[in-house]
Amino acid sequence: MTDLIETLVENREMVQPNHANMLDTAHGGTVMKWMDEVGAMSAMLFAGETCVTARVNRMNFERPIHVGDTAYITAYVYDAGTSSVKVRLVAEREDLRTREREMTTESYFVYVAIDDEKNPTTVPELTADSEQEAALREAALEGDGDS
Ligand SMILES: CCCCCCCCCCCCCCCC(=O)SCCNC(=O)CCNC(=O)[C@H](O)C(C)(C)COP(=O)(O)OP(=O)(O)OC[C@H]1O[C@@H](n2cnc3c(N)ncnc32)[C@H](O)[C@@H]1OP(=O)(O)O
Repeated sequence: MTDLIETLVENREMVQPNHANMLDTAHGGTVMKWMDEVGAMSAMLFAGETCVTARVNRMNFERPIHVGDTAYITAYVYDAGTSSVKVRLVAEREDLRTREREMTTESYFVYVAIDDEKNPTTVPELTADSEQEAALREAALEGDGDS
């Protein structure tokens, strides 16, 4: 068993000119890559195995992230099957000078745990017993569109 809270990963990326599109905001593909990496770390903390990305659901770019801001990315596992792991991902734009953050991007990734032969392998059960964990799980299940 793995507690949901043990899978929580928060990471910052500084948005620099080499990450930008012609609008001086972070390129969507770059934001997606950062989210994929943070999500994979969360999935692997949960599974205790290498995890590969199998699916990206509901990738919503609601606001841009400007050059000079940081992208603050949060990931946690909210559901799991036999070998599949569902991770909620949220990116926020953050002004480090004021610490103000605003949600920009949300998505739901599915990873699959694989063994040394690169075949799917079983993952532990997810537990979400605390009030905080239950709230995080509920928010993800409401948002992922599968429920
Ligand atoms: C790479 C690791 C680096 C490690 C270093 C650590 C550093 C950490 C940070 C770095 C982070 C990098 C982050 C980037 C991570 C990539 O870039 S990974 C590269 C991109 N992804 C790939 O190349 C994956 C390609 N696909 C595959 O290899 C195979 O399709 C898979 C995903 C292993 C599945 O194999 P399969 O034999 O088709 O699986 P199958 O038996 O049919 O189903 C197994 C399970 O997968 C689920 N599944 C299969 N396909 C799908 C799908 N498309 N959608 C949803 N679920 C699916 C099934 O529902 C089933 O679920 P369970 O019932 O077991 O829960």
